[in-house]
Amino acid sequence: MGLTSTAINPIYVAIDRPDLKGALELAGVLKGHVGGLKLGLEFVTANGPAGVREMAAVGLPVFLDLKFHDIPNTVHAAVKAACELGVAIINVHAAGGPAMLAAARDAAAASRTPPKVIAVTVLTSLNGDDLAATGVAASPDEHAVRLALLAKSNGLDGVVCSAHELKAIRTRCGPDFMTIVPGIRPANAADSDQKRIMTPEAAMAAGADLLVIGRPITAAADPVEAARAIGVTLKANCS
Ligand SMILES: O=C(O)c1cc(=O)[nH]c(=O)n1[C@@H]1O[C@H](COP(=O)(O)O)[C@@H](O)[C@H]1O
Repeated sequence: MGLTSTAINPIYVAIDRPDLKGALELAGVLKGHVGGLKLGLEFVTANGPAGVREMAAVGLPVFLDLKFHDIPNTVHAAVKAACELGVAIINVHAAGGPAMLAAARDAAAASRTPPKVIAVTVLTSLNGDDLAATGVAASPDEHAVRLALLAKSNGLDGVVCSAHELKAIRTRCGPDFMTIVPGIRPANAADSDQKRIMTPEAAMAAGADLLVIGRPITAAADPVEAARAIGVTLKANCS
């Protein structure tokens, strides 16, 4: 993948915290140990677009994870605004449907420096019972593949999925369709609210392009050492 070809490793660390000063410090010390930064709802709600720009200035590629899911007109406008922030990747929910996905694609394509537009399939915090509770009878695997095909057919660059669906998505969507994988847990790390998890090395072996890792790094006593250790394990297992 072009985004990772010069990156130190495929780890995008999720900076899920509301304080800009602490986020900048964390990003600064992790630079050199991770390939990118992921900023999501917690950070952006607290710090806004100015905060995103400050984080982008750290010099690592930024994945802006706002998971847009709304009517096509609204998502088109939101993606257009997001594309002004100097980020490498943005995401929307595949469940928003074909017209919304096409609107996101078109808004990004019209921007000066189009980011990758990625569709979230089935959140890694959900299992089959949770999906059923929302009225989806399909298994997480089946549903994630269906949503990945929908994203691909509407011109998106790839998906966010759990590591468990990677092989099926690769088979159906091809080698150039980008896969970004959260729900990453090194052996012995707490699952917390994640239900479809895998170790970093197993997820890479299953075909992930990028790994999103938050608490196993950011909540560690020594985040730099945690990131370094994961990076070393990946290098040993995946090169
Ligand atoms: O789009 C995402 O980044 C995302 C999708 C998903 O299905 N699951 C998921 O955990 N994420 C994000 O990935 C990060 C995972 O963080 P940790 O569980 O702390 O490693 C969080 O910032 C989530 O918002």
